Order: sequence, then structure tokens, then C-alpha cells
Amino acid sequence: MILTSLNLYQYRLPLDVLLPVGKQRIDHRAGLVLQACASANVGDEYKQVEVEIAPLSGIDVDEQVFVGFSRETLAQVQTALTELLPQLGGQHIDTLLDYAEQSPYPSLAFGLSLLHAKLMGKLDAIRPQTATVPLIYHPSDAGKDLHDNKIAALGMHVHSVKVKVAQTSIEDELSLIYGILRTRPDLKLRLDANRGFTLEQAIEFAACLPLDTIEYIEEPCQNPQDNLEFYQAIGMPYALDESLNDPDYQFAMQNGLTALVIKPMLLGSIEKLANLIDTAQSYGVRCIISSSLESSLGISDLAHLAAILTPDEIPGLDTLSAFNQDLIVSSGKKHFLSLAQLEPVAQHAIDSTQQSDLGAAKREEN
Ligand SMILES: O=C(O)CCC(=O)c1ccccc1C(=O)O
Ligand SMILES: [Mg+2]
Repeated sequence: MILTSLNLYQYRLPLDVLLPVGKQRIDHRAGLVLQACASANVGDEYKQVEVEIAPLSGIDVDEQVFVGFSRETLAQVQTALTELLPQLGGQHIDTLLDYAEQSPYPSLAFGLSLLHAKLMGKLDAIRPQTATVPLIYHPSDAGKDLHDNKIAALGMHVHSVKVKVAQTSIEDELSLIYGILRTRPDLKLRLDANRGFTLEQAIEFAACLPLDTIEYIEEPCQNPQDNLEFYQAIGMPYALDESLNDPDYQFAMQNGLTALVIKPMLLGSIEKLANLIDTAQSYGVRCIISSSLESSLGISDLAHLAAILTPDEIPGLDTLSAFNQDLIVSSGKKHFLSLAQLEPVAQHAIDSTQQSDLGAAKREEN
């Protein structure tokens, strides 16, 4: 299949409530949508797909740059893609994979590999993972009632929730957790400390919790080298998340390491993800595909990818509730932004003479 046209758009979506990015908060999300058309032969039926490319970087509500997630900026990715589009036009779709492997930007590598997978129809046949793990965190302006209501409203098909910790005081967070367990004693918890505790604080906190209700705690310690000692002291399994964003991260098995939280937008190509998942699972480490706060388009693709790459796990994709509109793919919201409503930032189409050249070249090959 040959790439016949490529269109790049930008989106900016306001959020109804602040979303946590580690310890920071954002009130909008911006990113790119790349649309591509490909056909087997000129004049043939063509396939048209869109992917979201949205590095998790930018400015938080306090005008601070947020740290610890994507290293590349949206502007860098947009520039790289604008230069890339004319090179991609007229090429075989497998070229997308070459560029994905070469790109220094994980978000771009992921987006190009996903575009390839979608053009190949690899996401079509699969039923997306619809179960998700509700995310409970402390919006600075919301009280305890909001959490109580959210927990009370959870269906009985929900078996795990994810709770952000190391954000306020240990007392308040313990009371939140015990409140959840009082309402739903059957729930298992995935805690996420986002490296917010010292070793001593992490141990003190974990010591106050019933171990058998905790699936794992993500990144318990400020210094991840302390995670092992945390585990040895308290026996609470932990997961890695931010650690995977280090460009030099290599999987290493360690006592107590139970899960990797895999955010494709931060890590790179689908091939790279699949290799990491294979390695981790061969050590019995679970892999949980998780959101990087993508729009409904990106989340829908992650739900499909999770069904393919980690069919036995429920992904962490409960981040759409803060968005007040859907983008290109409906998640059931009242407001919907279509591609036509986005601002185009770069376009490339091979014209019909190029197309017939290509057609001729292809016929000669055969
Ligand atoms: O993992 C999830 O369930 C939701 C996604 C999430 O928590 C998250 C989203 C963006 C950036 C960081 C994080 C995080 O895991 O800390
Ligand atoms: Mg995390």
C-alpha cells in the first residue's frame, strides 16, 4: 500500500476539571492529529485513518513547565512531522515503520507505528478493552463527598480502582482509602505515589494499609533506588511508571516489582512496546497500558492496543471524564469535534501525474 495523502491538524481541548500530571495539574490538552490515505494501486479503493500524536509536555495551571513525562515539545513534533510529510507521500506504508524507529521523539515513533497498524487494519478486527480502572484523585477544589459519590456509583463489574497518593497529608489519604474500602470492601487498589514519598514516608504510609487490598503502588519513592528497600521493609508490591520514561531505561527484574505502567505516547513504537511487554511478562511482571491524557481518539486506539498487547489486563484509561468534548471518535459525550473543525497545519498529497508514475513503477516491478 502506498501513502497518497497526509494531513496534519492541531487540536486544543479545554478540560472541565483539572487533570493530574504527576504532582502538577493541567486545564487543557493540546496535540496533533495525523490523517493518512493509502491505496494498493492508483484508482483503487483507499483506506483513510487518523492517529493522535500528543506528547505529554507543556505548561501547567501555575505556568510551570511539567516535568517527568515527554521530553519533546508539541512544537518539535509538529516541525518534525511537517518536514516528514513530503518525504512520506508516495512511499510504501512500511516506510512509516522506518521513520518510527529513527525518530528521537517517542510520541512521534508511537504515532507513526500506530498509523501503520491502522492502515494495515490491525486494529479493526479486535474488540477494544472496554473495562477500565477508575481513577480517584484529589481535585484541589473538590471535597470528600465527590469521592464518596464516585465510589458509591461504581458498578459491581469494577474490581480495581487507582488512587493518587503522596499528594496531601498521610492522614487525609488514609482516610480516603479507608472510606473507599468501607463503601466497597471487595475493591482492590492500585496506588500511585508518583515518586512523592521519601523511603521513610512510603514505609510509614504503606504500614497503615491492609496489604491484601493493594495490587501495587506505582513509584513509591522519590529515589527509585529505594523501591527495593521499601518492599523489603513492608512487603507491598510496587510498579514502575516514571522510571520507564528515562530514555536509557532497560528492564531489570527486582524483588517486589509487580507491574510496569506502560504509556505508549511516552515510550515509542508499538514494536518497542511489544518487546518491553514480552521481556517483563517473561519475569512474571504485569504490564498495564495506560493513558497519557489523550483525547477520545487516542484513548480509543489505546483500548484496542491493550486488547492486542495485554489481553489479560485492564488498562488505565479513565482520564476522559475531564474532557468536555470528544475528538473524531465518540466516547458518548454531548460535544464532538470532527476533523473538519480542526486547524490544518500541514498537508501533502501526491498529484495525479505522480500517482500514474507510481502506478507505472509498480507495474514494472510486477
Ligand atoms: O494510569 C492510569 O490509570 C491513568 C493515567 C495516569 O494516572 C497518568 C496520566 C498521565 C500522566 C501520569 C499518570 C500517572 O500514572 O501518574
Ligand atoms: Mg503513575
